[in-house]
Amino acid sequence: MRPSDYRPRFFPPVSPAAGPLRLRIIHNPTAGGARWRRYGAVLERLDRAGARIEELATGRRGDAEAYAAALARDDCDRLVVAGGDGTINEAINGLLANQAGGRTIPLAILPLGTANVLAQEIGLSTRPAAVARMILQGAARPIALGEANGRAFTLMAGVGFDAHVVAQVDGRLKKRIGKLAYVWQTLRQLAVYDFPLYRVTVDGEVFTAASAVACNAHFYGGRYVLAPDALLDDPSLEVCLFGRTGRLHAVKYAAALLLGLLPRLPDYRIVTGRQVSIQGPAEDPIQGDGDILASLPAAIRVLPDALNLVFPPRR
Ligand SMILES: Nc1ncnc2c1ncn2[C@@H]1O[C@H](COP(=O)(O)OP(=O)(O)OP(=O)(O)O)[C@@H](O)[C@H]1O
Repeated sequence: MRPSDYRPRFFPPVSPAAGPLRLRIIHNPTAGGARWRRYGAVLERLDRAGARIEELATGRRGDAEAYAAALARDDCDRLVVAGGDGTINEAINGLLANQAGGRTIPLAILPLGTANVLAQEIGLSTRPAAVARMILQGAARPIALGEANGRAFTLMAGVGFDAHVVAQVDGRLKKRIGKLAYVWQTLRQLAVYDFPLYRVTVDGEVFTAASAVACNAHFYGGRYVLAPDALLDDPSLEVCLFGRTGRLHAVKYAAALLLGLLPRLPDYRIVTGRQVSIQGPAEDPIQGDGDILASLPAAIRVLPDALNLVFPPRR
C-alpha cells in the first residue's frame, strides 16, 4: 500500500503492556553528524528502566523506511526512531506502507538530527532524561500527516526558494557545520536562483506565489514560526504563500522569519486547506521534512489520524 491509498482510522488508546516494555529502535548513526553520546545516554536510561531493546542501525538512505514497513504488530510495544527529521520521515512512510500489521505501532522519537523540528513541535527537549522519560511514559495519540505526490510528511512540504536550498545543501558540509550549511546554501541560491512563480490551488482557490509551503506543524527549520496556527492533530494544512518574487523579497522573507515577523508582512498569507496542487517549472523539487520528496507538479493533501505519535508526559 502506498501512503496515498491510506484511509483514516481510529487509534484506540494504548494500554500499558504486561511485562517489560519492548522497544524496537531504528537508529541513523549518521544523523546530526553522529551523536553517539546522546544516543548512549538515552539507551542507558531505557535499559536501566528495564525496557527490552532491539536496535536496527541504518546503513544507507531507505533502510529506515524498509525496517518500518516490515514491522509486525507484535514485534514491539513502541517503535523508536533515533535520528533527525529525515529519518523520521522515512519511518512514517514505512509505517504507512506497512502490510505486515505494524502500521499502528506507536512511534516515539529520539532526536539526534541537526534541526529536530518535530521534537520542538511536541515540546521535547533533547536532554537524555527527558527523551527516555517520554519513550517510557509518554502517551500516544493520533496525529495527521501531510502527503505530497504519494510521500508522507510530518512537518511540511514546500516548493520554491527553500526547496532549492534543501535540494542543493551539501550533505557532508551539513555533517561538519550543521545548520550553517543551510545559511551558506541560502546565500548561494540568492546568487543563482531564477525566482519563478508558482500556481498554487488550495481547495479550489487559485493563488500565485514565489514560494509555497504546506505546513502540518507550526515550527520550521528549528524554532522559527511559519504557520502560527498549524497543529499536528488538525486534519488540515496551513499553506504559506510568499507573494513577491526576486532577491530582495527573498532576503526580506528570510529576515522576517528569523525575527518572528513573517505573519505581519502584507505580501505573506496563510490559507487553510486539505487539498493543494502546485504547478511550476517541470521537475522543480518539492522538499518535505527537510529532504527532497518529489518534483513538480505537486498534489498535496492531509491524511487525518494517520500516525500514532508518542508525546512527552505532562509534568
Ligand atoms: N546510515 C545512513 N547513511 C547515510 N544516510 C542515511 C543513513 N540513514 C539514514 N540516512 C539518510 O540521512 C538523511 C539525513 O538524516 P536525518 O534527517 O535523520 O538527520 P539530519 O539531516 O542530521 O537531521 P535533521 O533532518 O533533523 O536536520 C535522511 O535523508 C536519511 O534518509
